[in-house]
Amino acid sequence: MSQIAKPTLSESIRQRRREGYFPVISEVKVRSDKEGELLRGRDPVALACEMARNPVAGISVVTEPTHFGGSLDLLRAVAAAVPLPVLHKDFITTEEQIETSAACGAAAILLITAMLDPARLARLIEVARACGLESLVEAHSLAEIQQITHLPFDLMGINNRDITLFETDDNDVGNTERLAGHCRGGRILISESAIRGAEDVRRAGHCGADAVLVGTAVLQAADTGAFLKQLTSVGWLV
Ligand SMILES: O=C(O)c1ccccc1NCC(=O)[C@H](O)[C@H](O)COP(=O)(O)O
Repeated sequence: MSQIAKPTLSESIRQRRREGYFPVISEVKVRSDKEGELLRGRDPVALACEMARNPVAGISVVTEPTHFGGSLDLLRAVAAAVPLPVLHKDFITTEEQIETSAACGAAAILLITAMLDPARLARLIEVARACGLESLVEAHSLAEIQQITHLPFDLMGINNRDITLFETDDNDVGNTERLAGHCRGGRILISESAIRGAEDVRRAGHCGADAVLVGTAVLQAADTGAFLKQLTSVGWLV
């Protein structure tokens, strides 16, 4: 791939929005406890490139090995292969993990409020910034949103699933509908997980999400490009 600088994830989301697309972060995830194998024999890097040929805002790569079958090699390979910002999704709790994310070519990292107290979160946001990475901070409840709202992170995520259940729950975009109105501060808001199709994207946009992060449904789609076209072409006047 040529060495043209990639936009940040925030810039890319804003750019897709200006172009009239609903901003979608499309995820590469090898497996999940609930759905099992998700690649169906496909090469994950080739799949990421196929996703990136559509007007998505970024690619998310899950590197957690035990539940999701990921690896840092996968992150490195996808980041080198796609011209879009790459989000590193894992249980990130240390400075060293953030330095590794940057070395692997990520543009942004996920930080999970349920796993980190506010002082620790603040420290990791600062380290990410020093490494040139944006922070997507994820919350699942109003109490978690209230804990983090004063912190200087870049992107706010509402996880529609309870991560402590490792995706074995049967949630939907309803958590974004309940919580989006409580996310203030002019930050980009991302509705994450359990998004099955265009109707869920419409619901997320309707209640204030600026972008969605979609894994399983894209990975299970019979035609990746056609499915991403449906999601990214959801209108804003919903
Ligand atoms: O959800 C998390 O917080 C998480 C943290 C670290 C590794 C994986 C994690 N969850 C799995 C995901 O990231 C989901 O794959 C992603 O949100 C997409 O969800 P879905 O569209 O429901 O597959």
